[in-house]
Amino acid sequence: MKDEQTQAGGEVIEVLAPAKINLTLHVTGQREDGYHLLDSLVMFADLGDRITVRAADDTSLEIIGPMAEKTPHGTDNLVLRAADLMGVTAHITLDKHLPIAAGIGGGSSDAAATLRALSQLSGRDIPEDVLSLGADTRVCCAATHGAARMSGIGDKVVGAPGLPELHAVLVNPNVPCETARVYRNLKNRENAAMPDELPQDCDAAELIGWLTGQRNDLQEAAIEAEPVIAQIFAALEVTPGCLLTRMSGSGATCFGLYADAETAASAAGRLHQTHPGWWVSAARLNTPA
Ligand SMILES: C[C@](O)(CO)[C@H](O)COP(=O)(O)OP(=O)(O)OC[C@H]1O[C@@H](n2ccc(N)nc2=O)[C@H](O)[C@@H]1O
Ligand SMILES: Nc1ncnc2c1ncn2[C@@H]1O[C@H](COP(=O)(O)OP(=O)(O)OP(=O)(O)O)[C@@H](O)[C@H]1O
Repeated sequence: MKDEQTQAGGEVIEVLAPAKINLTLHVTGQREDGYHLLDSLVMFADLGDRITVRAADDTSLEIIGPMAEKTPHGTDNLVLRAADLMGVTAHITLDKHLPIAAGIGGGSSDAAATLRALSQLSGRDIPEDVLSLGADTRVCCAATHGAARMSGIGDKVVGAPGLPELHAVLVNPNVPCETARVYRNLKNRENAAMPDELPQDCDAAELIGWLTGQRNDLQEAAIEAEPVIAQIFAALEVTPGCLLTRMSGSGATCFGLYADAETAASAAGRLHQTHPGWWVSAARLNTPA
């Protein structure tokens, strides 16, 4: 979503920093520096954080929203690091809705959205190398495509056109799951990549059928780190109409896929009731930001 408005204080640009969902995450090797080689099909959701920027002489960051308290406010916030990388000063507001350290790219998506917003504000191009902001930043810069295939350590990204919209329920236990720890826990680092050709021009049922044969290779290691993830799978699997369950990224967020928005909404409602302490959200996937 891109909203541009002009207010008394100058141009205001607001962009969505959508949740990043790894529909697949195959770990295919490890580099000498310890980083893992990946092959992942990523889709972006119609929900996330919101970044608003307005030109200013110095950069400042205001964080609001339901997850504001849990978000780092210092110079380590990826929004400020992204502004620094762009070399553009602005007053930035981060409206934080996504859970932190959740496997759905919160910080990386905020960083990518900040780059997009500041690029619109200043007319400057987004730098080619954004990996210093985290391995997921590059794929999050492709959120405007709706879907992308990511490989290398996250540095190789190509759009994945011709895929349908999917209806999902995202569930996070409100327990942070540290990415480095999950990668460290991995037992097998040499797994098969996805097929060279992704499905093309298929419907949701065909795509979900294909996804069933793919994997998230971090799942087992994440469950070892945070056993509550196994409870999320169990809760999702018994929701009526659930066609597939999987973890996103390094967890702990897991998702279920459903045939339509109504079935997903009713599954989300049921999970809200049975697990009031969890973050639960119905979402459409493959929605260009
Ligand atoms: C799990 C994923 O979210 C899948 O999209 C990403 O691979 C992680 O992306 P990210 O959170 O942006 O990762 P970074 O912040 O760059 O790295 C966090 C830690 O994850 C590990 N890491 C990350 C990416 C990668 N390809 N191999 C790794 O081993 C490294 O130990 C690193 O210290
Ligand atoms: N804007 C931000 N939002 C959330 N976390 C941030 C932000 N800036 C920095 N961080 C730091 O980044 C760490 C990872 O949080 P994030 O929400 O990006 O994880 P994640 O969803 O697991 O990411 P990924 O899916 O890319 O691995 C947190 O521990 C937090 O301290």
